[in-house]
Amino acid sequence: MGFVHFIAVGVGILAHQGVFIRGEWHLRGPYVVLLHLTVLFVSVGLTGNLQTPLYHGALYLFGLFGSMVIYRIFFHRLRKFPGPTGAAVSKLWHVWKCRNSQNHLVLESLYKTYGQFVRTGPNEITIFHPAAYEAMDGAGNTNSRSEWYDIIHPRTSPIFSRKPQDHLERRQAWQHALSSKAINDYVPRIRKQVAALEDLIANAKSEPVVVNDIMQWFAHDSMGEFAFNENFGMMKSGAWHKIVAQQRAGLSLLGPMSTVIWLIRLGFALFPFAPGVKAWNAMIGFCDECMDKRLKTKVAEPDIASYFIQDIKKNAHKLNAAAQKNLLSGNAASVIIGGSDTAGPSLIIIFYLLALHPEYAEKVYEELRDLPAPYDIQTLSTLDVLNAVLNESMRVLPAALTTGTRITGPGGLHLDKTFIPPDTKISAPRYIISRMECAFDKPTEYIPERWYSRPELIKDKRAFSPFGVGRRACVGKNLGLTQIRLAVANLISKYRFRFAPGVHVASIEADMKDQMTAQMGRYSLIFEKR
Ligand code: HEM
Repeated sequence: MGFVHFIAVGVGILAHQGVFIRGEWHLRGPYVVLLHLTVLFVSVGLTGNLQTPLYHGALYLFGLFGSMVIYRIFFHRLRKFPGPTGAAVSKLWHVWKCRNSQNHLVLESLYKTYGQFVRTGPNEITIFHPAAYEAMDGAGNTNSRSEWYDIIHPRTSPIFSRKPQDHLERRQAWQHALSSKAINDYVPRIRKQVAALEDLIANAKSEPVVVNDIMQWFAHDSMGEFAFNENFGMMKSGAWHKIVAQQRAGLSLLGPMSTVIWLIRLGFALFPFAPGVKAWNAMIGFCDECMDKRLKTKVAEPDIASYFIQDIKKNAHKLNAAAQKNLLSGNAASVIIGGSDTAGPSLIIIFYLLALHPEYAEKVYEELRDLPAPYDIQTLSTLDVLNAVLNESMRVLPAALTTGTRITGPGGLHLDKTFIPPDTKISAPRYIISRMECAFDKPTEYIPERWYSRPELIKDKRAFSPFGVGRRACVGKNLGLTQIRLAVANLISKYRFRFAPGVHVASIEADMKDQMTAQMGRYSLIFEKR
């Protein structure tokens, strides 16, 4: 090996130790690739041959990646945390493991093998502990959201804000839009959508209906209605709106790739025509379109978008035109995805678990029988069994299975006797934590009574956090719960339901995909009038 070859390897090592080891690179990936390609092309141009620059390039990469691997395995400050060596070397290990979009199972198996604190990436610890949510987001924490939340950058919203001050400011409009008073204003529209869901089921005349479809139609039609005053009309037509179907296709990209944001951002920039990326872009374009259309419409009753528009007007002096557009667009994406693709999956899960345990549907029915219709939303929120069914369903199968990553603050994070250093990516997967033996008795069993008559079955309530905690908790929780309670109560009061013949019940949960939210295997129910 000659001197030039040593130089090439050395430059690679220097590039890692001097440059790439510092700071965040997920938004600069395309530039890094372009820079390297430019250097290669210029070298080919200058030397007049391809082979030598390619050879030197390979030696440079050997130095770069060799340095990364050695550093991450032997010298990294997280090296003492247990976990697979592949995960310590690169997050690509995780992408490979999630190729079937079942990150919840990958993480469950890591917990069983390595324990409560697992190194799941070069600079990442996954925490399996009932107190994880409080440690991450509870009072006094100094953590921030991880680079994952740059997924729609430069668009933004509270959920996609990483700096605490930005988050605080952007959350205000949402708090007004989703306050108790505002929810009361949306209730007639929620009832209208629940009625459309009932019509859809009545029209099926005891033939099987695909629950995965109808509940997603309900959630998206509803969000269209009270976020943008627009009816997507899926329940009426009994078919997917083309773009909403694409939204699902776009989100499915997150199944294998969600754990590695730089790879997704690179894909967005370099492969815009790849099918998943095209669907993603169509989904974001659709959210923009909904907002653009809404900006040109006058509405009689305020919808969620009204609050976003007011907020932009109020802050027009602080935000330039591009920043205003990015905020409106980010808010639109957050309300469509965050509002619909959580309530829909939660309903799909609840009806699956009730069909498995019909005795609880009957108990809810008993509880509702003497209540006057239409159901009052305050009364529904106080019913023991109905709310216990919701809680237990969200505990056993939370809609947000594994999402939610943070970066530890300047003081790091202390939990039990473990210290996680500052500037480390951390996560706490709900699917595993809400089924931990140390937090719940008979953790994998569906026992709604633990939420009202048998509290002794709950050992550590901190492990239950379907909506998150603290100042970053779900701002749409009350709206989501109101929708879900009304839909569940109205359907149970009118119908008995069971799995349709031919449904392979075991595969509904086994096939569940973790694509930002839980996507259960497809199943059909037969609804029969009481
Ligand atoms: C059953 C339904 C729902 C579930 C299970 C759910 C779950 C969650 C979770 C776990 C978070 C924390 C995410 C994180 O930090 O990464 C969150 C945040 C958020 N959710 Fe929900 N959500 C639901 C319904 C809704 C609805 C209906 C809306 C709006 C209409 C909404 C809007 C938001 C927003 C804006 C945030 C970010 C809050 C912030 O950072 O200040 N969610 N949700």
